[in-house]
Amino acid sequence: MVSSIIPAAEPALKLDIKSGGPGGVLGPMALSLLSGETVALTGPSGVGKTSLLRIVAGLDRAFVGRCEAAKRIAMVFQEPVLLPWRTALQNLAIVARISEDEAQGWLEDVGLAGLGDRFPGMLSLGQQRRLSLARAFASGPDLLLMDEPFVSLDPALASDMMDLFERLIAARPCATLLVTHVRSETERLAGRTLRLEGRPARLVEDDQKAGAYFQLSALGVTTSRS
Ligand SMILES: Nc1ncnc2c1ncn2[C@@H]1O[C@H](COP(=O)(O)OP(=O)(O)OP(=O)(O)O)[C@@H](O)[C@H]1O
Repeated sequence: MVSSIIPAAEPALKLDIKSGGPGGVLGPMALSLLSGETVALTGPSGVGKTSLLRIVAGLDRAFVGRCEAAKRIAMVFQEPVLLPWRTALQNLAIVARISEDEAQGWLEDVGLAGLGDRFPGMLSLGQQRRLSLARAFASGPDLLLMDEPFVSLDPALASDMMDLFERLIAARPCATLLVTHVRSETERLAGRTLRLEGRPARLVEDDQKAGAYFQLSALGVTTSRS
């Protein structure tokens, strides 16, 4: 029996699955995320981290179990998924459903002032990542899912991006599930770190930083299909 302390506040995510992902790559696992906490998710390549994010995001419904997630979810992918035929300003305004004035404010806030009329292909990877992060926060998410958002950046740029993330989340707290392979990112950004391992994959606690709200169990299996 795995003991757990149930968070007092309503979680932004309550996941309790028996199996899921391509070929049933994910095994029984349960996970809760509280509003305002950042949880890192690590594990070897191919173990199922992205598959888990896809279930949480509602992009993959072919799993056995239950996933209750906050309504407002934003995703930040490895590659900034921007609309190539829209300007930076339009990418913000259209996708986050904000006015162009608000979008202009966001561009300034994330260091992209003056670049609003550029198309994504005219921005550097770092600038595209800033835009992608701004867009995610501008949509006012309760739950933010990030899939290796700082990968392939040089260390200084990755650090700048983490500065930006810390500033944005301090101003607009939400629950965040951050997939990363980089320990310095987990140590800097996450309150606790979980690791996916094995096949089918299980969630295990990765380090000693687990807080009082840690809730993880391989016992929480349900039979309903979401
Ligand atoms: N569309 C797909 N069709 C079939 N199998 C897939 C598909 N996408 C992923 N897989 C397989 O599912 C498994 C889990 O993939 P997933 O992308 O979730 O792993 P990951 O932990 O995110 O890996 P990485 O760290 O390399 O991004 C892998 O074995 C992968 O080959």
